[in-house]
Amino acid sequence: MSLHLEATVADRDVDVSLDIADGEVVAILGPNGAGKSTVLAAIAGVLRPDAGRGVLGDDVLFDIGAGTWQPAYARGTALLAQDPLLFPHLDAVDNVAFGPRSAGRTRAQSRATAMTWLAEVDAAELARRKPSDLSGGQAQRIAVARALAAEPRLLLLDEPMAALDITVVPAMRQVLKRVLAGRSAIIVTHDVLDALLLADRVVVMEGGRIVEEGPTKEVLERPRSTFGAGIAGLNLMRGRSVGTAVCTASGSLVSGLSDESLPEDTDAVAVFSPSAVGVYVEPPAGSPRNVFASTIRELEPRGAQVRVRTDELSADVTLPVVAELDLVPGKQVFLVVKASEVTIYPA
Ligand SMILES: Nc1ncnc2c1ncn2[C@@H]1O[C@H](COP(=O)(O)OP(=O)(O)OP(=O)(O)O)[C@@H](O)[C@H]1O
Repeated sequence: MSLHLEATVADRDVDVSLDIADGEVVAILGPNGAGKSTVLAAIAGVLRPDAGRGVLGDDVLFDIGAGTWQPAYARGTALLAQDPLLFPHLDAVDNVAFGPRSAGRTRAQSRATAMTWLAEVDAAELARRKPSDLSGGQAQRIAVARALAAEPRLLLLDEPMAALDITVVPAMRQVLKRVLAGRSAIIVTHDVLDALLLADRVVVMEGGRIVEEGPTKEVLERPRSTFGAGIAGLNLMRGRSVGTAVCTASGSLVSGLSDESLPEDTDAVAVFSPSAVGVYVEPPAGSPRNVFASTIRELEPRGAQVRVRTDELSADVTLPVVAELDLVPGKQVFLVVKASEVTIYPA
């Protein structure tokens, strides 16, 4: 079911406008404190925004201006968090049967529905187990079944795999992929793989605002936000367009190639891969290339390569280069990238 949301939560400095199409799975990515969980809480009805409205299908979930507020239980949304929050005294099948039972089904009908959903999440054999006898991954699968058994019109998943042992995450991802197909759902995640495998579209939040959104593949290929570039493993420099270059706020001019028309003096980004960046300890003389004086913040081993991070940029170099140039945190270096390696497009 489609969702239209506008919500302002003043004391958390969150202000968003978001639309989800019927049957669409949207991933919300963003750094800690960006406001991702706040958005889910506003939709689920566990947090009252200061302003805005939410409409699910034709149903007004809330309209603060008009004084409309549907309580959480009446919204037809299901919120699944990191913690499965199963009822400890009920076994798995009764946990899952809880939704249908509350909706007025008979005990037998509710159990039959619950068994169907348990099978759907590969947990039929766990039906008689109490939550205390389940592993984290098993409990989370039961929680997914419980959420689905309530037949939500919109499923809200808040980092559903964050608390799981890394070894069970791939299986859980497969279960989610299967049950999310064709559903309207929002998944908050830190893992770009979830966005790639589970979502049709990704929304990136930073500082309580949506800073970019689009098909996941497109955002990863052509990020427009710093966070988007970070998850795509790319460098991004933001500024104003000057010909086929970007002039940053600090006055650096980044030359590149532009494959779409770029109006003069508009917001633009210059994006390039860390593997295209060379590291020098002396400024390269007479070079037509982009040169940025920077200080090394950290060195991160990545297989045969080492990622050299400065405040703004990253460069991938080999181990012998690190040794030869004596690269250490705090050292002043010059990062160099050819214009032909830099893509420039509107921000
Ligand atoms: N219960 C709360 N009371 C007051 N402020 C809160 C509360 N929960 C979160 N905040 C604040 O609201 C802002 C958004 O937080 P939110 O939890 O929505 O972000 P998030 O993107 O989900 O972060 P994370 O990835 O760390 O879960 C942050 O500034 C946070 O400190």
